[in-house]
Amino acid sequence: MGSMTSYTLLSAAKINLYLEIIGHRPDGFHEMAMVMQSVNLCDRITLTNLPAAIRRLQCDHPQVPTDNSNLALKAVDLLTYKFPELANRGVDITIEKNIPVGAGLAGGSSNAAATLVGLNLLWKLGLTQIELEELSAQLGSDIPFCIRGGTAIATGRGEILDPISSLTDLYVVLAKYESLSVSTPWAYKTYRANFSDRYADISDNATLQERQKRVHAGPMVTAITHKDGAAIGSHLHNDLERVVLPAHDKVQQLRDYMASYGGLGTMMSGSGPTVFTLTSTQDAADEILHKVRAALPDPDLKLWSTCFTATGIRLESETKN
Ligand SMILES: C[C@](O)(CO)[C@H](O)COP(=O)(O)OP(=O)(O)OC[C@H]1O[C@@H](n2ccc(N)nc2=O)[C@H](O)[C@@H]1O
Ligand SMILES: Nc1ncnc2c1ncn2[C@@H]1O[C@H](COP(=O)(O)OP(=O)(O)OP(=O)(O)O)[C@@H](O)[C@H]1O
Repeated sequence: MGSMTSYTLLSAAKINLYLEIIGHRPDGFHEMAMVMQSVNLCDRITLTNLPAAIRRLQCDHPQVPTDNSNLALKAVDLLTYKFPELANRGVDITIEKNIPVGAGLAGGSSNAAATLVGLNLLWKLGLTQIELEELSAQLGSDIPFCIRGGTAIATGRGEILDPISSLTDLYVVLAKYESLSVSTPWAYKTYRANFSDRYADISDNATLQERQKRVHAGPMVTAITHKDGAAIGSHLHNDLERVVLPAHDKVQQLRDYMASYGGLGTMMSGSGPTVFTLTSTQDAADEILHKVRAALPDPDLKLWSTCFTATGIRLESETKN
């Protein structure tokens, strides 16, 4: 048998510090103005070369599909479609899930990002990070950011990334009811049905200037540039809270509790239902976690205390057998 090579990568979750829905696009998606941030809650993905053209996946989380609908396998398919000469390559993928599923933390997207970065190494494709990011946008709007990591401004569907100084010295408490998930298409559809008066339809060729006129992210971007944690906390914004919070009283209640414990700011991430609180120290994050736990002793409520990170995908180890 030939030699087997494995790469193990860590794929980070993201939170949205700012999420504004600018308008509806002709392709059915929404035009966005977002600020994305990687947080140090990671899945572990191991990719191992297989001698035959077999692609298989296992995951320790029962809610994650292991068939071709898994975003990691979709990433393999996308690479093979793009480079037909890869059709005879095989790979075994193992996902150790730590990021909650359907949480608004881009868990599946970050797994797809890790798969693209890992296969580029395993199959020696020589693609640049920018090429990987561009390719990944075909698979999902959040994936280019998951590859880039750190702190970034995201526009278009979320796939156009502008760099901004990366934040690292901030801490975050994440809270999610395990049994509650929110579907991203549902969140956008419901927003469109109820709040489309808040935006005007935007054509594909609208200039950047036209788009920017509708954006209110300025104060958040300034706060990040100044690395001003208090200002970042006070300018958190997420339009999707308007649809998710009224639909889930428990999440609204969780948000209210978390906001009352003196962190820098509290908000729902992405399409939810994860709620996060920012703090300036690890101790403050741990303290808030314990207060939430004491106020809401429901075993279905899962809590994490973690920090901002400048890396989206990290190579943990390489093994040759
Ligand atoms: C909510 C966020 O996580 C915030 O970062 C993202 O906007 C969602 O990103 P994602 O999960 O990668 O989304 P995709 O897989 O590209 O799209 C899922 C669905 O969300 C809706 N969608 C997504 C992105 C966008 N800009 N407009 C949309 O309307 C569409 O209904 C789409 O069918
Ligand atoms: N590798 C994967 N990990 C988790 N979920 C996956 C994966 N591949 C496909 N899925 C499917 O995608 C759905 C959404 O999962 P995910 O955890 O990525 O949601 P999310 O955090 O809300 O994503 P986003 O923030 O990007 O909208 C899951 O319910 C699951 O059926």
